[in-house]
Amino acid sequence: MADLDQTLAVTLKGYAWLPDLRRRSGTGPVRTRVLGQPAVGICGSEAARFFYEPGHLERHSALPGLVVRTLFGRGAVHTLDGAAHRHRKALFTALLLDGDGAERLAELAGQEFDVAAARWRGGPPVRLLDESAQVIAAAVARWVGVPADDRDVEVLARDCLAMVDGFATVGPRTTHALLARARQEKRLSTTIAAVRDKTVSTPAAHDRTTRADQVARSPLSIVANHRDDGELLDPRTAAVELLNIIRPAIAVAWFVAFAGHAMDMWPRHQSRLRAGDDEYARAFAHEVRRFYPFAPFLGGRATRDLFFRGEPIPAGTLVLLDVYGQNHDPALWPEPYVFDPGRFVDREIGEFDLIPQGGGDPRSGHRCPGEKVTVALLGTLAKRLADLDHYLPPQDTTIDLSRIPARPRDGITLVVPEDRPAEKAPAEKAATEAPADEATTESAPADEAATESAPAANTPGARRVKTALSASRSPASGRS
Ligand code: HEM
Repeated sequence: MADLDQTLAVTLKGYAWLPDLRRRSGTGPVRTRVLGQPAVGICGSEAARFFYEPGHLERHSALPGLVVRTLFGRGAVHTLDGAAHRHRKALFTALLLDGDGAERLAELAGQEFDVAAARWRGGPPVRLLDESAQVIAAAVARWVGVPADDRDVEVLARDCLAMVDGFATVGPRTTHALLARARQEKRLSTTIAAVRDKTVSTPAAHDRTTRADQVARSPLSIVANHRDDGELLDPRTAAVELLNIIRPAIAVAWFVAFAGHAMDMWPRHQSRLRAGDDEYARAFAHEVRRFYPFAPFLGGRATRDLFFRGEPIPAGTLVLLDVYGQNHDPALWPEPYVFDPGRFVDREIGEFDLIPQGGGDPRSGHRCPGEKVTVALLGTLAKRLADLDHYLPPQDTTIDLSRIPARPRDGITLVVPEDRPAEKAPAEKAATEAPADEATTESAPADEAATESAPAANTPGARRVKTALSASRSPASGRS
């Protein structure tokens, strides 16, 4: 089976595809075919080290054109190799890893959340996924320095969600993604050109807290003036890279929706977040990134004949690193289907262990440079959400793992009542909030043991999640 082309199976099985294939083929690398090409699937810390070893793999020929056109943009850092990648990557690491950019962006997002929460209070139900995208879009536009009124922020949030939602499918979601990208690239290239001509003043007009001397150092102006090998980027490529900061920051809304799902499933984590411990918020953010599905796997092409665990990988083979499988590998994460932020309290995380955003050194390799931003944003917004009195009305919270990117089906719809209800114990809260309908029973844990297991209550929706989660168990576990 594995030597038949598996492209269709990927689209049908989603996150479970590669873990399932690996389990059926026993331990070690699994040989397969995708997109008409020979491929090998690997998983685990040793595999991640192999995947990120300098000189082993190249990216420019490995990324499917559709992913580049929807998610990353043409000429993006993701598609570069060697010296070209190093030069471009320096732009991102300077903006996202050095200095206090991540903390500042998270602070702005916290402010925007408070403004939005005041609007939600006493109003109709809101979708956490969409609303947190708006919150982050408003914050990231201020932080980056892109001129944006309320309407621009709304469109930016929607477009960035569409680009992420449409990267792994063919159909209407792809069309939305392509249109959204075209609109934002056009708008941002005009802004880049205006910054270079000094005809736009940024960001002072939109951020009362920004002093004039900070304008020159805004991420917008840094991207606009970045040079690769002494040459300014053409405005379109500069816009692509600006979007490669803005879009994934807004994509953190997916994790915020998952955080809402986790708090609903296991309310005691909400209580702990409320207690106000920053270390716990950070651990919670790591566990959301590990437990919930986002990137299913990563791909690179072997630049020469290689060996992994004694198995030959001929030059030109696609190498697929099983991200979802590794994040649920019991060799790394005991009881991987238990949502337990405690596993990250006081724990050093190995460079190749937790890989929802890639592995290795983000400065030299392709690892995501936005992890600091992701953890800061998610920790801040999860804590804000935990502090917000709200409840989930009847809805479908199912997470279908055959859909990439997966998300709670109704985006986690919240009601924020006008009056602050009296404090309730977590168990009571779950019982009170869980209506009798099938989908929401998934979020009504009956006892402590049930609350600590994967989304596996006795509902068809939850069973579907459970089936997919079970199907994805690592062969290394010795369990099925
Ligand atoms: C929702 C949260 C995020 C997820 C799941 C995520 C995931 C990833 C993954 C899987 C990669 C590819 C790693 C590889 O190819 O080896 C990546 C790369 C990248 N990410 Fe993120 N990311 C997130 C947030 C962010 C944020 C907040 C930013 C910036 C503000 C960002 C900017 C980038 C960039 C620029 C790259 C390309 C790196 C390179 O090719 O060298 N990401 N991300």
